[in-house]
Amino acid sequence: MIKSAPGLPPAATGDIRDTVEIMLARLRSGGDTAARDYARRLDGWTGPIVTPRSTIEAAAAQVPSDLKEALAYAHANISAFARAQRASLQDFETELRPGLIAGQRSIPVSAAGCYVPGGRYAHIASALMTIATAKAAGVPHITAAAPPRDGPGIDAATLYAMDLAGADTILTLGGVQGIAAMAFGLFGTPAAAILAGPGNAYVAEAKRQLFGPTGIDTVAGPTDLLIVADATADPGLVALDLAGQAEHGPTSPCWLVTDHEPLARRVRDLIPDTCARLGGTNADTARAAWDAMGEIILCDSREEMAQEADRIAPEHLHLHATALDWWQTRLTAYGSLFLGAETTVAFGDKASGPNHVLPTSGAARYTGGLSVHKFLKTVTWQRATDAALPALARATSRISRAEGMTGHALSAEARLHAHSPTTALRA
Ligand SMILES: NC(=O)c1ccc[n+]([C@@H]2O[C@H](COP(=O)([O-])OP(=O)(O)OC[C@H]3O[C@@H](n4cnc5c(N)ncnc54)[C@H](O)[C@@H]3O)[C@@H](O)[C@H]2O)c1
Ligand SMILES: [Zn+2]
Repeated sequence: MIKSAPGLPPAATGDIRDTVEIMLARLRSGGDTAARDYARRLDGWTGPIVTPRSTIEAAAAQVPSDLKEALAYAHANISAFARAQRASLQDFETELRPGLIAGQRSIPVSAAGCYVPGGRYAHIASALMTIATAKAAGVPHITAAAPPRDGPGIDAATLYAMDLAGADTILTLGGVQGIAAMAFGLFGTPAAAILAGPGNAYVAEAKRQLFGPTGIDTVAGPTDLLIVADATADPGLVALDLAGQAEHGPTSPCWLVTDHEPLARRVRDLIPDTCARLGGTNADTARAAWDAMGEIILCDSREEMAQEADRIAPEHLHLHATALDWWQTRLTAYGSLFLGAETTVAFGDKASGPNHVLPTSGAARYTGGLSVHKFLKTVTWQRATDAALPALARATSRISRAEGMTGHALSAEARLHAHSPTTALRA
């Protein structure tokens, strides 16, 4: 190991936890009035909360046509990928025994809430990722919320993307009040069954506290990237991909895993100048992220590199390596995999299609990222006809009596007698 730094995400501090708890309680009881009050106090916003069509149209007029074209390109890819996911989920019906029929069905949630963060960068692509995916899942009402920026409200391009992706209602409301408005169904919106989308520590904590009665996509920590590079990798491109993702924030971990020591040294030496190429505060952020969170892990073999990648379970896993088929089969823990030096995580972040809302902080050990599945409930159903009844009722009755559950046994046994409820009752 050439350089090491801890890679753990910052957990919500007690302060943030308490603040969010108090805010959610106030929002639950105070509704729209409390939300307006927070919008004014925290974001200086006194304009309309439900974004009027005229504002959306005015924003669209401000978005340059080349950016509109790029967003249309990205939106088409993200939607097509999400629709393919939806098509891969087949409802089914199966006869388990003669007369015993059961099935599975995917039903979209009745309403979803998609949060689009504000902040240092305009998270235009995030709007497409959450809203277009909910749309492809077939969610009948999508509420989206984003914090106001200066002046007219939500950033114009972000607002344009939210509308393009298919948001039914757009709330100019950030942070905890935005999340709560969607979850509680404020401002005339249907209460969201699931909340999706990234955000700052207040947003993440609000989602965490609401989880249970409301579903959530994930509790996102800082974004992370692991690059696996072999002797064939171009050190300049590896350094650029590492620095590029480090611009997300100073707490974003990035790892280079390699079995080629000259490459490790070359990349390490190139990083400072590569970060500087980002310019301004982006350069400072990337450099700070690399200095605090960057790590180069030197391995002896391809298999050891794969084990390191699986152990870390990164959000983004990028292979600058040969034998891509071997890697694709071997690797088992990542949010999204980028195969080969021709592609890059930036493609996935903005435009290529697979979702960019992905598990961070090692959560890729147990889950993948945002997909249509998060907006769908996979439910089951069953029916039984005469042919199935004797065996099914007998098995149920015996198990129930062994458990001491007489009521269950009686319900089962009643099905053994004729079909009419009265006969069953007399038996
Ligand atoms: N993991 C991902 O895929 C991904 C993608 C995009 C953005 N992000 C994250 O989104 C975040 C954007 O952060 P942001 O803060 O700029 O925007 P945000 O939209 O997440 O939060 C802004 C809101 O925070 C609230 N807030 C700020 N200070 C507060 C306080 N002291 N008390 C209560 N509420 C307060 C305000 O209401 C404001 O509207 C970043 O952390 C970024 O890393 C993550
Ligand atoms: Zn990124």
